[in-house]
Amino acid sequence: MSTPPETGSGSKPSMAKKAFGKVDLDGHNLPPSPAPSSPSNGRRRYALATELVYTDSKDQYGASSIPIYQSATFKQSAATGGGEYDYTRSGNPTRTHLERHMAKIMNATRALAVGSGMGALDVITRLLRPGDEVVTGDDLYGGTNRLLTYLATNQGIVVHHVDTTDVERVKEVISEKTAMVLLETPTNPLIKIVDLPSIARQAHELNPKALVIVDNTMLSPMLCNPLELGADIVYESGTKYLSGHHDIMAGIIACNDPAIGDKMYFTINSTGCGLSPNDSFLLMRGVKTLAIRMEKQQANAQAIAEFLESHGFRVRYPGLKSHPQYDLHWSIARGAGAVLSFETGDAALSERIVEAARLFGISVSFGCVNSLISMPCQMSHASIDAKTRAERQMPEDLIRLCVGIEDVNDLIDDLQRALVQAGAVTLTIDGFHANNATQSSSGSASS
Ligand SMILES: Cc1ncc(COP(=O)(O)O)c(C=O)c1O
Ligand SMILES: N[C@@H](CCSC[C@H](N)C(=O)O)C(=O)O
Repeated sequence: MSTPPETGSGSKPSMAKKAFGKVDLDGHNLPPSPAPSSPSNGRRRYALATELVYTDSKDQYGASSIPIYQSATFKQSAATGGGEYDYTRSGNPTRTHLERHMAKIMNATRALAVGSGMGALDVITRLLRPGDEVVTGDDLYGGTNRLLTYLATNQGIVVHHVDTTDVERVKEVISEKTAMVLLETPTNPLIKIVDLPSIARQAHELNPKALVIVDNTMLSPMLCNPLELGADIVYESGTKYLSGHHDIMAGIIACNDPAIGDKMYFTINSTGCGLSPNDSFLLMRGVKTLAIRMEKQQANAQAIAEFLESHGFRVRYPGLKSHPQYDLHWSIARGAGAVLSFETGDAALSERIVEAARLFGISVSFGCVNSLISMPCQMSHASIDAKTRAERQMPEDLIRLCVGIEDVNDLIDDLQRALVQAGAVTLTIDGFHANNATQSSSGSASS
């Protein structure tokens, strides 16, 4: 791992240094550090559903919802500064409120809010230096794969893509050059489960300097706390479950090491990727309903997964006992989430199903109140070239469903109608029968 950028002997102590007492690596003022995650003010910790809605921050007027401080600058009382904030790129009260709330929810001492999930990964990977190695999965969100490919091509980072469901294989590629082990679970879109605690433990044993990074977008803090399972940094696309309405782009990063937190804050202030006040407000509002949304989305997803499985489809969903890593998933997560994928045996048939659905909108993304349907190879993962997709055994006929909060019977009816219309199942007097093309060829979600 790299060391922090040098402050440089020639760097001038800024006036703001006096104002805040605490400066970043560039001599600029740091906004106040977020409050520790476990409430340090003596109150007991409530259940997560309660903590999501509860905030104990004291607004000057007692506003029960954090105001949007829609201001780029903040007036100072003296030429030497003195205000808590000076410029929104460096810090903004609405963003700080959100960051403190997310640190509490994610059991971290520090959380940082940026403009997207990919922005979060960009901030994290700027901790890397040329020659560093990253060990990561062979089933990754397409955008993550694209950013890692960019770093490998342009920044001298060596990236190893391995099957992260195989702990022994991960161990084989970890070396003294490994700076990061980057994991997703369940993987997007093949819904493979990764043994986070084992990999984190092995990675730290083999190379104590290696940082274990977890993309928790597919589960959210409602279902999994990677920092408690050995991760050093966790990040999420706030575009998904956290905000829940597909009305903003956002990214959240959380960690417990103050030095790492300061380095990442330095990048955010330097590059200007901090979340805007308006989006911070919307994310704060969205996260309050995470528990209730997730409960309904999961219940719907479970019913839909069972419906599809009963029609003979090969369904990938960790809520199904048939998932080959069912026990592993439930040892690290508190729920199955609301993303599932299934195969039809024929990409053209899959296209017809996707286009016949009405309630399930054809769209990328997930974690939203609306149900979505997509073909990952053509959509969310199209940035992975066809050859690599084939090498990584990503089925071209894969359909991904991202289940929302609608009435489950309406969703099942919609899917059933789409399957019939596309010719995937036949309706007879005895009920629905899957046509041959829909039958699972291998029957195992991890093969
Ligand atoms: C698992 C996962 N991680 C990260 C991202 C990136 O998030 P964003 O779209 O907010 O940049 C996405 C989707 O975009 C995702 O599916
Ligand atoms: N055109 C976008 C695709 C975004 S995919 C969003 C989400 N992570 C998903 O899995 O659906 C791009 O190129 O990034």
